[in-house]
Amino acid sequence: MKNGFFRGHGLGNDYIVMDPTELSFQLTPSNIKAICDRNWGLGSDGILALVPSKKADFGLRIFNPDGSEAEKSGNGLRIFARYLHATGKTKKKHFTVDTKGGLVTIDLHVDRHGDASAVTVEMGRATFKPEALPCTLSAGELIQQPIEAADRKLSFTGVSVGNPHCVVFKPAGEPWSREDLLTLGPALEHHTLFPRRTNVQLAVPTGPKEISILIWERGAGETQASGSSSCAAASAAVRLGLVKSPVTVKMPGGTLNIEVAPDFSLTMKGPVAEVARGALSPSFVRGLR
Ligand SMILES: N[C@@H](CCC[C@H](N)C(=O)O)C(=O)O
Repeated sequence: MKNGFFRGHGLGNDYIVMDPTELSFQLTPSNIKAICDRNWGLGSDGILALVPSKKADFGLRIFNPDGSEAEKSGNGLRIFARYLHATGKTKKKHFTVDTKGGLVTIDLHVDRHGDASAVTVEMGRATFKPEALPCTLSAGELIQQPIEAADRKLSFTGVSVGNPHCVVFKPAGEPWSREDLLTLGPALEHHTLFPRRTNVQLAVPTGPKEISILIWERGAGETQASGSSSCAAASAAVRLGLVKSPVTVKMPGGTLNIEVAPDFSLTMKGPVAEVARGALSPSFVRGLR
């Protein structure tokens, strides 16, 4: 369909999927911003673009609503997998996807309606090395390093799961507030220690195998859920000895299950929903550049 889109969400983290070969315009940063605008466009936490790949069954580019490009997205991958299945682009239930943050493998769980309503993704390995995020701090690994943000002295654990994450833990029983997220999120995202910015998780252990997180996404701001954030926070919690795998990650939008292997390979399992399919109107497209 010309200028067609598929819209889905993973626990309230919503994405628009597009096939650039069907578009009459380029996915430039300004066009991405216009489409993702919640008042003036379709509104979305980002755009997923199907691209060719020589290494995998499918290639995926991930764009944030501010027009920047992300290396990986956990919810984005589940939504992309559902799109591929729902639109008949694949008949397989097991396939690979090439992202800028590495190759991942997907397993679809098809329900009695024939929908891929849950997806398991082998997300790759977490690393705590500063160069992977990148982070300019000189340390072997970014484990509980000091940082100052919004006039507060904090400790963070830096994790890359293909994309960068800054996880800040409070002790069990001391929950973070939304106000904390709205002040610390942007301050940490744009902190000088992170030259390519970072995603932020305010985390607290809530059980021997459970954590709760609030999420501030690079290029998107506050979101209801994030797959790569869940992977990063679960990895950090296991590395710090706060919880054991498999880790249940609770977020405002719902819960993801993350398995953290001894070598920090990550498996994410969670639900995904389709919301709509349609096409951008010709008059909206004429307003794009
Ligand atoms: N919502 C995503 C993460 C999307 C990318 C992120 N904003 C970045 O810039 O790295 C997820 O579910 O992982």
